Amino acid sequence: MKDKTCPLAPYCGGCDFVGSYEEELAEKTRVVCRNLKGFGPVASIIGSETTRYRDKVQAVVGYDRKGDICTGLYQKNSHRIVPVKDCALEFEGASEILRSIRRLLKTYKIKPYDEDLKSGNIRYILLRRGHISGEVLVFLVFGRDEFPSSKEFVNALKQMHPEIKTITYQVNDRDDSMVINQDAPIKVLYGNGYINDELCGLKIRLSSASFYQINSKQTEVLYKIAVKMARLTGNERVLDAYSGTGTIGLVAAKKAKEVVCVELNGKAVEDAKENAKLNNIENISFVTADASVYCKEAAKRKESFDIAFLDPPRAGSDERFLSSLIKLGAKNIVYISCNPHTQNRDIKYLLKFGPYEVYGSQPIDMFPRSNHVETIVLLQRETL
Ligand SMILES: C[S@@+](CC[C@H](N)C(=O)[O-])C[C@H]1O[C@@H](n2cnc3c(N)ncnc32)[C@H](O)[C@@H]1O
Repeated sequence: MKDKTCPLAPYCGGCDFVGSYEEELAEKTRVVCRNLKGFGPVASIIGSETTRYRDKVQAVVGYDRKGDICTGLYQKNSHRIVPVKDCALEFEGASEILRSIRRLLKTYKIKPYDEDLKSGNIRYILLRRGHISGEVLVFLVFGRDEFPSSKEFVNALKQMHPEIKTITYQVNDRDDSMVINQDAPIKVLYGNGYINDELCGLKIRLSSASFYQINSKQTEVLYKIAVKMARLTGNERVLDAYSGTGTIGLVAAKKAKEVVCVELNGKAVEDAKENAKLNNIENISFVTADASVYCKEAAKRKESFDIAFLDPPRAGSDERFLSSLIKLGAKNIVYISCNPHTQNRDIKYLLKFGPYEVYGSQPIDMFPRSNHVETIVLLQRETL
């Protein structure tokens, strides 16, 4: 599909769809149906707002053709930067913050990092906006630990944008394409290192490196449907696997007896614990572990869960996790994924080796203009 509105569409790697949103939803529905309809009914896709929906922005820093500092996105399958002045998907105000940062980089002679020569300073800028609070977190990723005039830079930026409540900094000198180095320390240059927001009536704390959904409005829709599908009555022991900052578990905890969240990223777990405290939720616990290892051990201990939510990354889950999940005996499994291909693979495993059947699937568009689509699938334990 060719763009009718965005002049950068022929070059920019940011959007996979740029034509009519109806066609985009129809294509996403086809992808979901191809992968999941064989298991059970697929409900109509729930569409999203298509502009200014991204509460998270990730910009590469480089030079434009004139040799001026620019921020933007990589061209598809390349490391060539497409300078972007204002992306219509990004939250209102994001482009102004990026423009101020570009100016300050120039003023304080902070240079874009050159991956080949390993020279220069800054590689990426990440922004997160609390959808309800309006608070903004700025996360600066440098290629080398050299930040000229950092104090002056930070003071100037926070004065220009009072909505910025915290500024953090990390050195990522790795050669791979990961924007954040999960193993490298994050230094707080201003504020607490996190921002506050609200989601599904909960107070939420967000820090630099934890996973957080990018489309907050649709996340509320997603979580409400997922928790409804689980059919909680207040008596259940619930597993929230791949739990990030614990948001699904926290929403579910209000309707369950007990929730156990399992997440690999320790920083996300710290946020999750804080989120539970902020909301006075006490029937929830958090484990920092590989979900597969945790579930295998829990099955060995003969533990059981009544309900399981799983929301793995795009690569999906693995057989170690799925085989243990079957042993944990959940009555309902709510499988959330942004990749219908790996979701198909994992569900096939659960149906082949476990006593489950698929009740149905609900696609939700969380990422307009990208070819990603989120789907919630409810699996129920077969009754004899
Ligand atoms: C798609 S996110 C979902 C997070 C959360 N459920 C939410 O809605 O915000 C996937 C999460 O899985 C975590 N993760 C990745 N591999 C993992 C593993 N092997 N075990 C546990 N968590 C893992 C990531 O750190 C990330 O927080």
